[in-house]
Amino acid sequence: MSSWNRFKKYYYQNAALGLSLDISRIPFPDDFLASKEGAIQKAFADMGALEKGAISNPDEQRMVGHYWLRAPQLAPTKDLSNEISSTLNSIKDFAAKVHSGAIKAPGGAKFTHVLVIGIGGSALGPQFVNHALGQPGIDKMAVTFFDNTDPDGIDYVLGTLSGHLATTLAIVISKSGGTAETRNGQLEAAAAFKAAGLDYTKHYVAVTGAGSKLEQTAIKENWIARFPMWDWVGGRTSELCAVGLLPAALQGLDIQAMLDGAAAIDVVTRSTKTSENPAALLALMWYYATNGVGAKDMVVLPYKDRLLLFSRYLQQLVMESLGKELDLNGKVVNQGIAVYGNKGSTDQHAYVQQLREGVNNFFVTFIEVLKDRSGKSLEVEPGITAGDYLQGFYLGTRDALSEKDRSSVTITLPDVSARTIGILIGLYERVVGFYASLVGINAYHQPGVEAGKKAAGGVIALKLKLDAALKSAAGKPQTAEALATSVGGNPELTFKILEHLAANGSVKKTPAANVFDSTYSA
Ligand SMILES: O=P(O)(O)OC[C@H]1O[C@](O)(CO)[C@@H](O)[C@@H]1O
Repeated sequence: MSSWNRFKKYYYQNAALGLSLDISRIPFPDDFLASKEGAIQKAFADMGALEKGAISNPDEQRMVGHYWLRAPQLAPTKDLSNEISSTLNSIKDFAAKVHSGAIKAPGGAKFTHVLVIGIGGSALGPQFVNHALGQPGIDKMAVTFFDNTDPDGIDYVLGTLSGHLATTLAIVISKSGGTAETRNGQLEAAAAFKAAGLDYTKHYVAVTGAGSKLEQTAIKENWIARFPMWDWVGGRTSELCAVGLLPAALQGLDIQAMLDGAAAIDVVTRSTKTSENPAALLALMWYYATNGVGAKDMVVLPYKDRLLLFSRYLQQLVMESLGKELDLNGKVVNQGIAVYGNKGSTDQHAYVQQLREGVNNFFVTFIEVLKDRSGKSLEVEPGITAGDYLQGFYLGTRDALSEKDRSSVTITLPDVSARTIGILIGLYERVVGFYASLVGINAYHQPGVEAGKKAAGGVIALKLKLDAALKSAAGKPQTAEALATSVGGNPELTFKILEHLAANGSVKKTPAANVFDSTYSA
């Protein structure tokens, strides 16, 4: 079959959504879709049960309800429907009051800036949407983020808020309410408010789960407002609950259009007719391209600057959902699909060299956006605009990769708008769910992230022991090994901690010819 005929055969377009999907450049044989029909029907059934409120996250014994956020009437109980709707109303109401000045900064001025403090799913969606849809200088409020526990990163963001803290609203977002990085950001921001002579509690809002530590603090300190985060919404699928909607509404973005876009793609991706279901087609392409075992990585290449952060957002959505040691039967499978990417054509001048000529261990997801900009474009050459070049580079790169048997899919969108961002989010949430069914894993838990958190706790405990040992040694210089022995700690960790303390002036290091003979004292 010619590539044009194959393109026509496998081109999916939904004119009402403005969404197209080209899967023709994944080299699956013509009988592949039929051979997986039973498996994808099972995925549809799993998804149907999930949407009806089944315990689809068995390890945590939780329902998985992110699809109800944009269709509250589909939630399994009236109480849940009401809670979703009333939370949405209170988000809109809160944002309107902040914009009008009915809720204002303690000095009496309107709030002008938003500082979001969160990490992982409590930051990636809001950051993606902020960058995709924001119009700096025009937005109702400027939104910035603390998404780490890096002191210098915190100072950088505080620097951008310099002179604006008095009118900054800080939203602390944490589903669990116990995430260390977020707690640290909360304390660092509070210290910055205090240093500026401001009462931070009059600037703080919480988005968190009922009964969490964060909620308790917000209640005790009487923060301005609290919004719920439900246990049936996972962090990586939380963009369309208060986590993402509150910052977006404050920024002045059309959150209803985002919800409507997600609701519209949900309707389409509930179809049990595979050829009419773009999420099913994509999940099947992931399966084919990766052999159902993550054999290839997913390179996400949007040809649109506004979608720059989509690959980071997808990285968590896909890798935290699919990267699992065990399948649902407890068998070791070490599943997952690695995701990375940035944007085209920028990446053509970076890593695309390897994509075409190096190891063939990936498939590309191109995202094409038809609308170049609002308004007319300059001709950079007679009859040619910068946008023509952007499309040329996308089509050229796609062909250059195909020539070398590098697989790709393309998603085409009419524009980057609140509605199409909702469509993208909804589309990929469902692809991940279908793919998880195809490979038989729980997409909705993340047991693997606990190990690192636990180990970090051990490092903090060891640091405190070392502080005490250095103090009681009253200035006596000691090697890392000697100090490790004295506190019963791991010598390598001790060495690393001491080097960090020395670099920050908290201990005195006396270097030696052999680095491990260096000594440290209080
Ligand atoms: O919203 P929380 O509870 O602070 O969690 C932040 C992120 O941390 C994780 O739990 C992983 O550690 C993610 O799943 C989550 O999005």
